[in-house]
Amino acid sequence: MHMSQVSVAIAGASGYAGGEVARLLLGHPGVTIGALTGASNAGESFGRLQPHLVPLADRVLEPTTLEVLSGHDVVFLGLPHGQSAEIAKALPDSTVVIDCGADFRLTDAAVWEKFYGSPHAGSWPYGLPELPGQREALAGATRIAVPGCYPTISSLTIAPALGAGLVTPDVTVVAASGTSGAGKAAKTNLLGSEVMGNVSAYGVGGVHRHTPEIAQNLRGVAGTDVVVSFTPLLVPMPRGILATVSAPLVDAGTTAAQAREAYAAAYADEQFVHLLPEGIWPQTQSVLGSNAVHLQVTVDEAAGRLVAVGVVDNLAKGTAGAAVQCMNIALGLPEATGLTTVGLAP
Ligand SMILES: NC(=O)C1=CN([C@@H]2O[C@H](COP(=O)(O)OP(=O)(O)OC[C@H]3O[C@@H](n4cnc5c(N)ncnc54)[C@H](OP(=O)(O)O)[C@@H]3O)[C@@H](O)[C@H]2O)C=CC1
Ligand SMILES: CC(=O)N[C@@H](CCC(=O)OP(=O)(O)O)C(=O)O
Repeated sequence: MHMSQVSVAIAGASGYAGGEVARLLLGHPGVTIGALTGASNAGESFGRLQPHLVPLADRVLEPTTLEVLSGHDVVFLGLPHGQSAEIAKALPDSTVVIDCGADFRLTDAAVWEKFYGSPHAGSWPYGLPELPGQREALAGATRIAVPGCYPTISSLTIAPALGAGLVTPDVTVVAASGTSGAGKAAKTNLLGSEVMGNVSAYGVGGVHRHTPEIAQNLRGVAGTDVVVSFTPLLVPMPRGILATVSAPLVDAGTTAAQAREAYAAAYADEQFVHLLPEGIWPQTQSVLGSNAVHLQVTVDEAAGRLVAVGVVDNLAKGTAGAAVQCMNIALGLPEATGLTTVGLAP
């Protein structure tokens, strides 16, 4: 599909994910932003809700109804889990629907029900084009499931090692996230007094709902079931995730240089995935606001493990940036339109 100007609606525009989609689309030359919708804030001035989005300050947040969302070429959904399926089913098949939520990410209904405790809505093409085979499925797609933020960075950080057969399918992920990952609505545990000057673990012991999503992605790369031990940490910063991912080496003689070669080869054609110079380790501030993923990899000889570190902005490439990238692929636009690899420093 090629069009001169694509009309876009954003459901959940008062939230973090929807707000970030709006921020990115304001820099997208091929898009006209139509309806901006929400729930409890419907009727409120957008300039009060998202004051950083100055060009949209005069807009009013509309209710999230089929009537309001209909008539756009593309609809982004930044809604709580479980709210996407009904709206998506009611929208015409020709409308490109891009869901930032989890509803359509998992292919296995039993796994969905175990981790989300609700009936499985189905599965859509998965919006992580840098994984083998995914980009092809996104071209021309009219329904796209944007990955979770932890699965994005965890999967990209270890995929080359699994794909090249350097490690066994037994992956450990420890990932620290900024607080925006929990959404704007989250209040419990996120008040300043409990987050500032504090790091805490949660969802420990394989119970976090992103564990099966990471395993699903890695199974696609390794061609075999992959055991994933995932521990998320909450750290006192607004944005960003740093994931440390390790796995046992198949051959204890594998060198750090060989590991780097595998990563360089895997992402040679990927404009958003950047292997840092040797010895430079990823830091979250370098990817803030950008669609880039920064990676570094080495070998821990004594432990017999490959260790890789990756960073992503959870709201950008971790959600809204991926959503815009996927829209570009679906519509046949240049993949990086409206997106940048330039971060912030200091
Ligand atoms: N934050 C992140 O890093 C990531 C988030 N996501 C996903 O994106 C989605 C949105 O998350 P996030 O932006 O963080 O959440 P927020 O809490 O920041 O925003 C939620 C949005 O949904 C609206 N909303 C709430 N309830 C309803 C409802 N019943 N029907 C319609 N709209 C409703 C809210 O409107 P109002 O404010 O008017 O009440 C608000 O616009 C979630 O599914 C989340 O999993 C995905 C990846 C990462
Ligand atoms: C820090 C924090 O709370 N992060 C969120 C994940 C955010 C995300 O990507 O989630 P979805 O799967 O909901 O889209 C969490 O652990 O639940």
